[in-house]
Amino acid sequence: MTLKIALTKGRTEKQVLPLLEASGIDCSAIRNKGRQLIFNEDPDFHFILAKGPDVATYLDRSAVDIGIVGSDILAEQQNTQYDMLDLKTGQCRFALASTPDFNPNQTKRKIIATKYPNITQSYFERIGEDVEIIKIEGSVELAPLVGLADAIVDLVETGSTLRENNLRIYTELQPISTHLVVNRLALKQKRSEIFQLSANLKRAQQLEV
Ligand SMILES: Nc1ncnc2c1ncn2[C@@H]1O[C@H](COP(=O)(O)OP(=O)(O)OP(=O)(O)O)[C@@H](O)[C@H]1O
Ligand SMILES: O=P(O)(O)OC[C@H]1O[C@H](OP(=O)(O)OP(=O)(O)O)[C@H](O)[C@@H]1O
Repeated sequence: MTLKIALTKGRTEKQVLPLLEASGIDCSAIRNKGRQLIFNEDPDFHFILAKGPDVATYLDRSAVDIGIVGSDILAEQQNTQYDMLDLKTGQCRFALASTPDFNPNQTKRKIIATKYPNITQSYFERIGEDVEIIKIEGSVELAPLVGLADAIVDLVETGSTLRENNLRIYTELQPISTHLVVNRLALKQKRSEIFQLSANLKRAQQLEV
């Protein structure tokens, strides 16, 4: 049976394609794509390219069997589908960051800017602190620099964005990577194909290290 896979386009796609190829999937059509979003040439694997937060929606609505998506997005959306495999690509981490003069022990209620309000809320609840969260869509690093927020919770990979904007990390939160997530109904209906794909990906991971 054909496996329908939603792949997060952009950064996640670029980082995961070598692993998909090493597992034996021909990704040349995806590599050479222009604006094409659906790839149905391979009878075993059909791919769609979607934005990360939408990958979970396609998965939850059974429009696809499998999603390839960052664990940041899965955590933010509190996704309940089966998280089958950590692909270990797209590795980065969440951090609380701000300007050098930020005082993490300030008595005034903190304002935190982030693209990830749920993750931020859970983190501050866990440490027992009540904060105000402002949702930002991107370039989150601007917020403490222009006085919109006291600090940010954002993804950090190389640290260049923080460094180049004179920001520093105060606390590291959870590590993030790209995951293979499976629709629970598909796991029953296409069990052998899905387990075969997962085994091939695991083998490819071992070849790559
Ligand atoms: N340095 C990084 N910054 C952000 N996301 C990263 C980084 N490294 C890996 N990732 C992963 O890549 C995903 C973001 O990739 P994607 O291309 O969808 O978003 P984007 O680069 O922010 O694009 P857009 O600006 O269109 O939202 C994240 O969900 C995360 O899992
Ligand atoms: O530690 P680094 O290697 O510098 O990577 C981290 C940066 O990359 C991401 O931004 P992205 O490029 O996705 O742009 P955005 O701010 O518009 O989301 C993330 O939000 C950080 O800003």
